[in-house]
Amino acid sequence: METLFSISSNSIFSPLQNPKASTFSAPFSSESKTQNWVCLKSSNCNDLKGFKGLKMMSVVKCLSSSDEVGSVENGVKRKKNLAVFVSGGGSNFRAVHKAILGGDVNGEVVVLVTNKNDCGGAQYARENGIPVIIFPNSKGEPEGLSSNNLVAALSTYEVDFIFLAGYLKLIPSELIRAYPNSILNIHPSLLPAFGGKGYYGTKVHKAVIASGARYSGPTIHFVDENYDTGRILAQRVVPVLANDTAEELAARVLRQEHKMYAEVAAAVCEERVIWREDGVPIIRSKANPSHYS
Ligand SMILES: Nc1nc2c(c(=O)[nH]1)N[C@@H](CN(C=O)c1ccc(C(=O)N[C@@H](CCC(=O)O)C(=O)O)cc1)CN2
Ligand SMILES: NCC(=O)N[C@@H]1O[C@H](COP(=O)([O-])[O-])[C@@H](O)[C@H]1O
Repeated sequence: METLFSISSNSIFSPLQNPKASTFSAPFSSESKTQNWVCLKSSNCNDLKGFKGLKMMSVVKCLSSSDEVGSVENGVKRKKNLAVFVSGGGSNFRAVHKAILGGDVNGEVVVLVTNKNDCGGAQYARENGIPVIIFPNSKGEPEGLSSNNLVAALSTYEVDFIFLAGYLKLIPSELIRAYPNSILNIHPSLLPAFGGKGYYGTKVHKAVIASGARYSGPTIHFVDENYDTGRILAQRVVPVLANDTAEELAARVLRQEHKMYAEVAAAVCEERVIWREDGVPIIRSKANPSHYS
């Protein structure tokens, strides 16, 4: 069981449990780096001093250099195993998968989960040799899995993170408990606005236009027990034009979704997501480790 220690300026450690790798950590200190240990810390903790007043947490993992551990194997970061959930065409899934194939995301989509066996996302997965699981079990999909069987199935694929990408069913608490702070969703509005039950697909964009909002854009957030109420990780903004149709706005937002999900997937797989003490997740820039967004 991987334990991620988070530290604040008063060095109070609070464990963040992550059900995956077999790492264990030593208390953070600059002395943590010895011949047997490689201490991986978020860039340079000194960089966090810029966040005065916000006790920043730095995720510190001190890893045995001899065993296969959560994120490092013989000095090379292990690819993260990803499960992607879709219900429709899967353009976000394809965007993340193409970013993986292009070498921009250090991950692998090991399984595709859908509630619609014949959707475009499932067809793309089969064409690319990615196993497809049906969830949940329903009248329309009698071969679908139950929640507990889905958790077991994802465990056999050694899934590290789950990305929801146009998945239209409520993720059950069994899955959320099994993957704490490890399930992300993309929503086509600037949450918390225009989110929640009933807000999906074109319905979202119609509501945005009808509201008179001048800006919209996608949100990627961590998933909790309710629709669209989890911690926001990333957003992008697009203009809403006076004569926009819902379809035109949807297309403008979707283009940003594809770019943003690929960037977030890269950050997740490179362990560049850091949790502030106030519980807000932020992403450390790859290009400039002292920059966060
Ligand atoms: N536990 C969670 N599950 C899911 C979340 C979440 O944040 N927490 N996000 C959704 C995705 N989503 C918005 O981003 C969303 C999807 C669907 C609905 C909705 O109202 N669905 C309808 C059924 C639609 C259908 O079956 O065609 C409903 O529940 O009545 C709202 C928001 C994925 N799961
Ligand atoms: N509330 C959930 C929701 O509306 N999700 C939205 O469904 C679309 C899926 O497109 P895709 O299948 O082509 O990725 C995307 O726009 C995504 O933000």
